[in-house]
Amino acid sequence: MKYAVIIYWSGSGNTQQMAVAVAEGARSVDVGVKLLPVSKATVQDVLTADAVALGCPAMGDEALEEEEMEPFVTDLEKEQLAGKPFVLFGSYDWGDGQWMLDWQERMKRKGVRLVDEGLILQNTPDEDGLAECRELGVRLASLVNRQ
Ligand SMILES: Cc1cc2nc3c(=O)[nH]c(=O)nc-3n(C[C@H](O)[C@H](O)[C@H](O)COP(=O)(O)O)c2cc1C
Repeated sequence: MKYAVIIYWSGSGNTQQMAVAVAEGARSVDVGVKLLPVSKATVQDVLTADAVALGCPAMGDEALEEEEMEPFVTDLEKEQLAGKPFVLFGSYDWGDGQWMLDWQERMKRKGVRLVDEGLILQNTPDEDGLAECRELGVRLASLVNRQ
């Protein structure tokens, strides 16, 4: 079965809530869905997936979380990802979303197919935010079905 993988890091649970909602959306379409914290994910999970969602909040100074997500993304950058459908998402607080713009640039340089703009939500997602996450999951999973 074709499947989408959703891999996230979350310190205080906001990006995790987003990830769960992306997964809910993706499951509403008829594809397999794997939802994994980055600590349990491998590069292989990404390479074997038909579509990929990665979530990480703004950390450091507009950076990815440095212990787990940054090394994971660095490892991904060593792989052949051209054409693979991707979406990025994450929570932030006081910044202007620069971490997400930088992250998108990195992924674009690898030739991934960014299905949508990175979805950023301030702090804990509200109902509207969760609905946006579900919608993102639907769009990603719909693409898997059409491949
Ligand atoms: C160590 C640390 C660094 C952070 N750096 C930023 C930042 O550079 N820009 C920003 O907008 N928010 C920053 N934040 C706020 C987090 O992105 C925000 O609290 C987010 O909701 C956390 O998501 P999580 O619950 O998934 O961990 C930082 C938070 C922490 C704890």
